[in-house]
Amino acid sequence: MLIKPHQQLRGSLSIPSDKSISHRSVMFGSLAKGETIIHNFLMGDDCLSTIHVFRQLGISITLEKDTVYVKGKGLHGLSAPLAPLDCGNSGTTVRLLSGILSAQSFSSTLTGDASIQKRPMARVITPLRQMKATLSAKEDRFCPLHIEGGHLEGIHYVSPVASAQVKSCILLAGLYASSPTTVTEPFISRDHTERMLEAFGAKVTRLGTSVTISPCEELYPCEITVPGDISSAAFFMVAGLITPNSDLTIRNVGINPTRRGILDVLLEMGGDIKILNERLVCGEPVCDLRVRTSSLHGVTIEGATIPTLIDEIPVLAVAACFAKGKTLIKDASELRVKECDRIVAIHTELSKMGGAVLATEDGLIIEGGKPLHGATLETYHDHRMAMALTIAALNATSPSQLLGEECVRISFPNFFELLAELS
Ligand SMILES: O=C(O)C1=C[C@@H](OP(=O)(O)O)[C@@H](O)[C@H](O)C1
Ligand SMILES: C=C(OP(=O)(O)O)C(=O)O
Repeated sequence: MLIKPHQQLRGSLSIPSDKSISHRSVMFGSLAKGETIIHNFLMGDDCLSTIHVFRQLGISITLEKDTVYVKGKGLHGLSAPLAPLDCGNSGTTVRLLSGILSAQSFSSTLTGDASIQKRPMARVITPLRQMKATLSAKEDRFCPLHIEGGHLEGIHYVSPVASAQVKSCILLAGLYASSPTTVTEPFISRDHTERMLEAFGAKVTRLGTSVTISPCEELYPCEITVPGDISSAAFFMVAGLITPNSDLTIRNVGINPTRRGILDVLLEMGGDIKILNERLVCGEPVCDLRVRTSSLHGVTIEGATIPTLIDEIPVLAVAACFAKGKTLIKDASELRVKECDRIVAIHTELSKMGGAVLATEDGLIIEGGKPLHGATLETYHDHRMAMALTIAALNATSPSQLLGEECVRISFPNFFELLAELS
């Protein structure tokens, strides 16, 4: 795809629905007894993988425009799949499912595309084995992941990583355990599982960075409206800030405190962003954002902030290239185990454009203010890289060629159409 530099982005847009919340709504709906109705579901490839897998597990799921009807069969209502469960490109699907499937009365195999088969699974295998689950994996750490379902015991797991996927996997297994299960994280990761499981009737208690779940008899169906995804909004937030003469209103953005790091950091960088119409949608805080062209300055991002903006770091690195001074990103080694090694990908591609970007073991150092020029850019089949590089290319001094842009359909199928409408 050829991307030519743009002069301005103006108008208003609704961004796609939240990927994390969409996944969980299908999963928990399948485990509840009765019909769960999900409005504004994200029809991106990752969430469609979750639907596909639950259909393989015997759940009837129907789609009507952006509404999904899930006929849940209860905590013990899933049936043995006839083939391996293909989770596509979705780490969330594999890891959350591994917790649920460890407690079933049948065996199953989880797998996915080439990228999924390289992502670390020891992080869920280790705690699930402590709960007495029986699992095996390629080299004991990669998909395909084979699970012999059975009886589980509650544990207190102190996780070495702040990962909502690890936490959610253990909490979901904990629904079925013979005693309460606690997960303690180094920093709080996104809490959609805790919020939504409570709405479905589970007993969840939180203390500091710990969450405890009680064994559960039954989950009750819900009607859910999924808010817009701040991780998708981030591309337009940065685009609006760095593209000259821009004025964008981004409607229906989820600003859950465990997800809004990108908003707070862009404000700290000097971004002109107004938070409008704050409201609650299905227990999740939501707002509209008005974003105008701004002069940004560099910042340091580390520690507890990292899990609140982990998926937004590729586009934050683009913002940093257009900011005055140095931006330091530390404690973000998790970026190395996403759809690709995002530290290598950001460093390689932004350097090709003339950006002053250094990769460190656990992050990036970016000296902003050097104009970016066009280049032939690789997406690494990573949706977030494709969209972040598009925003960089729009603001380069010459056209760029983006290779493999179709991966945006993982989380943001109409990304290029929306961008074209605003330019
Ligand atoms: O739980 C979730 O929905 C997610 C958690 C994060 O991953 P980790 O749990 O690996 O940090 C995030 O990067 C991913 O896009 C979605
Ligand atoms: C890392 C991501 O998702 P997942 O882990 O579900 O593949 C992402 O969407 O950036």
